[in-house]
Amino acid sequence: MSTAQSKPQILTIDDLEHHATLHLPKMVREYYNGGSMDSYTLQGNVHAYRQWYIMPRMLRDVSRIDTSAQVFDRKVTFPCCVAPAAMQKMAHPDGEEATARAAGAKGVVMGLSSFSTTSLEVVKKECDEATAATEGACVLQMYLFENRKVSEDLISRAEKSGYKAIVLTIDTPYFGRRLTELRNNFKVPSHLTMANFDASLGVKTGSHLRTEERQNSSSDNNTNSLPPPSSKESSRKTTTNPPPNKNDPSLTWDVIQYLKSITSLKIFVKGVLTASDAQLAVRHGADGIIVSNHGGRQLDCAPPTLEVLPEIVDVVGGRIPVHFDGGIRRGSDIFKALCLGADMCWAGRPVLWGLAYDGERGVKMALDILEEEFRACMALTGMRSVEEIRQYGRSLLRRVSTTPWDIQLSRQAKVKSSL
Ligand SMILES: Cc1cc2nc3c(=O)[nH]c(=O)nc-3n(C[C@H](O)[C@H](O)[C@H](O)COP(=O)(O)O)c2cc1C
Ligand SMILES: CCCCC(=O)C(=O)O
Repeated sequence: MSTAQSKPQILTIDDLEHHATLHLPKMVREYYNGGSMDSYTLQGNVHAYRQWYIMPRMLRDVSRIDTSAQVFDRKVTFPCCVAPAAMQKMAHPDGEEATARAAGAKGVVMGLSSFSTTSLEVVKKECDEATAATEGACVLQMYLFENRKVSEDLISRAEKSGYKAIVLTIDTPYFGRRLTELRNNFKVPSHLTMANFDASLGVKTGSHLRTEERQNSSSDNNTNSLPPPSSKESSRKTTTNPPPNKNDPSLTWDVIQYLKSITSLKIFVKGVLTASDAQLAVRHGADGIIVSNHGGRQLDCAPPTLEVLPEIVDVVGGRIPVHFDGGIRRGSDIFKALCLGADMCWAGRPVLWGLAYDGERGVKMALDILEEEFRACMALTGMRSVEEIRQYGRSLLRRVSTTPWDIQLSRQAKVKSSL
């Protein structure tokens, strides 16, 4: 974390990543940054944006740029939501409360992971207080557990608290094999709780979510120590309450109708990667989909999300919103996803890095950077509104036939072969 004396210059999300993760304990850093298996999908997500040139239009009076967009019946500041990410108090003691305040103040939507270290009620309250002058809002991400009562309780609490939608994550019948987590023997620190779950429900603890033994916390060393509990909630709790560990693996597409039968909230499904599944989502009544490979944390070798976005947009044909996440690190990444037909983007790790860097202020920095870069990209391409980006769509992009990366490799190959 920065000090007043030695404030690094943070201009990009990469800067934020660098300075945030420099000081995070190894176990947390690798949990946040990591992917599954060889991390091909994780790297592919980020690399995919380099496969597209942006074709700018000139002399179009860009003296007024409107970055705002519509999502979940709200007018948000720019087309980027905060992707649900679990256990944010590992990044910063203020955890999800800080993220909610920053997202609310910025006027964007926060996706709260049901595996949060702050209860959904507290998060909503923080968000509401910050949204006095904006239309920021909250949606709740969840898995559907074998014990349906756990999920039904969560949904009813989300309804009562004023969440705008349920995001059902469908790519997690199993946890991806995250080798760093296995190597680090990843455990949820004992001072943190899965604040949305009540231990009395008797739900199973997954091996993935083992909780650190309390007596071990004093043996933390520099590489594995975690931010101390400081917030209202974590200091109040004395026991941990283990949550269920994954989606009910027997789920099928009927789950959408089931959810719609128990709630009037919108149901978005997160984790669609094929045109066929997008079609099924529409047929089964989803209110929207999120094209996502879980930030490369589930099936490794799944395609980069940007790669499959156009075929999914085509098959959906505007019947329901198509949201998108994966590898967004620049405003131009958001721009490219919109050109390829996404209605809305979500950013995961950039927000976590902001949180780790400086709590609420750091999350705000991450969102400000993405918005400012997106605005610059709009102005430099002659696009004055998000609607215009949609209209011009794919005509604003050209596929790169030889990437600088390939050129680099072929140069290296030539040098090698000439030795
Ligand atoms: C540390 C971490 C925790 C995550 N936790 C959840 C979660 O609880 N539920 C979920 O649906 N997705 C979760 N995700 C996936 C994100 O919602 C999102 O799909 C992904 O981070 C997007 O990729 P990006 O990080 O490259 O932006 C998590 C991602 C990370 C990095
Ligand atoms: C620990 C609960 C699941 C979090 C998650 O979805 C992820 O780590 O990617």
